[in-house]
Order: sequence, then C-alpha cells, then structure tokens
Amino acid sequence: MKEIIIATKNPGKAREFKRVFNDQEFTLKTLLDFPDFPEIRETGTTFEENATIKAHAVMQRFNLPTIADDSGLEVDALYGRPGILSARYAGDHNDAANNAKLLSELGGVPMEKRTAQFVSTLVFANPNNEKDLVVRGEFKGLIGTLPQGDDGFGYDPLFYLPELKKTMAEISIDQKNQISHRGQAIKKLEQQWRDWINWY
Ligand SMILES: O=c1nc[nH]c2c1ncn2[C@H]1C[C@H](O)[C@@H](COP(=O)(O)OP(=O)(O)OP(=O)(O)O)O1
Ligand SMILES: [Mg+2]
Repeated sequence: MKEIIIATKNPGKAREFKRVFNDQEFTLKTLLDFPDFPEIRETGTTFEENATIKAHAVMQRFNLPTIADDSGLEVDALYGRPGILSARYAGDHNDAANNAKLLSELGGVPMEKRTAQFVSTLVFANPNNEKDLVVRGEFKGLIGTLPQGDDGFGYDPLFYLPELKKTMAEISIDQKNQISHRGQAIKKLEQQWRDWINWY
C-alpha cells in the first residue's frame, strides 16, 4: 500500500486532513504516528517557506510523498499579525494563551474593524518530483469578543462567521472543511496532485 505523510504534529489539522484527504489507494500518516520525530524549526518568512521546510524535512527522513500545512491568522487591525507567528504568538502552541493575547490586543476595537483571515498553504513534496506542488486557501471572518464553542482548534473559538452567526468552533468538522482556508486548499490539492505525482 502506498503511503503519504502529513508533516504535522497538530491533532486538529491531522483530523481535518484525514476526514477529506483519503483514498483506497494510499494510507495517510501524520507525525502523531512518529512522536519521536524531532521539532522542525519554522525559520521561513512566509507560509510557503515554512510549509516547504516542514515538507522536505519529513520527506527526506521517510523517503515518502509528504504534505505540509503552514497556516495562521491575519488580523487587519494588527496589520496582518500574528500571521506566520500564529502558533508562537503568546506562548509555544498554547491556544488559550494565544486567544487571550489576541483579545487583549484587540481591546476596544469595534466589531466592524475586527476583520481577519485564516490562511493555509500546503506544500506537497515527493522524492520523485523535482518541483513541489503548492496550493493556498484563505477564509475571511471577524474576531469575536469572547471565545465560543468547543470544536476545532487554535483560534477557532474567536473566529466569527457573520453569515452563520457562529464561530468556527461551533460548526462541525465537515462544515468547517467545506468552507475553511484548509478545506479550500485541500480541494485544490485534490484537483492537482494525481497529475503531478511520480510514484516511481
Ligand atoms: O483552522 C484553524 N483554526 C484555528 N486556528 C488555526 C487554524 N489553522 C491554523 N490555525 C492557527 C493554529 C496555530 O496557532 C497556527 C498554525 O501554526 P502552524 O505552524 O502552521 O501549525 P502547528 O505548529 O500547530 O502544527 P505543525 O506545524 O506541526 O503543522 O495557526
Ligand atoms: Mg508549526
């Protein structure tokens, strides 16, 4: 059976990927299956650079086709921050601390100025392909004034969808995948990767 690795240690991302990116033809693994895999330093200056760093580190270790997601939240009132530093905004990978810092930085900013977007860049690297496949998805919303909902991960409890009158943490994983930055990027990947990949 062919294998594809998702180069992530984030359980929320892994769950969203496994829900929509699967097939009889290959099995999907993530770094959660390899807990000893060393920390990959995300030293790039763009989502694409960081996704490329992660995809290549993991591809080289396993010699298998590897997809990495680098993603984050760009808040207009904060001039695009936290952006590529989203995971490290307040503390290292502490969602609650990150959300609290975001609320505090946006203190006093009225709802109409709390516009933001989630961004996801996916890089698919393969030992037999010279060029990586790169896709990106974006999704706009508003930053709420208090966290709501228990689903999702990261900034989802603060990411408010005015059309649905719900946060991203109050919709199902399937609904999130249908609309989200990552869901859109995965759809683009689905449309392109079979024509791109050289298995052997
Ligand atoms: O759908 C999302 N819903 C809520 N928050 C999200 C989402 N997508 C990204 N985010 C936030 C989480 C984290 O603070 C940062 C990603 O950082 P990023 O380095 O790409 O991922 P990560 O370190 O959690 O896992 P890994 O690098 O192993 O894939 O943006
Ligand atoms: Mg990361």
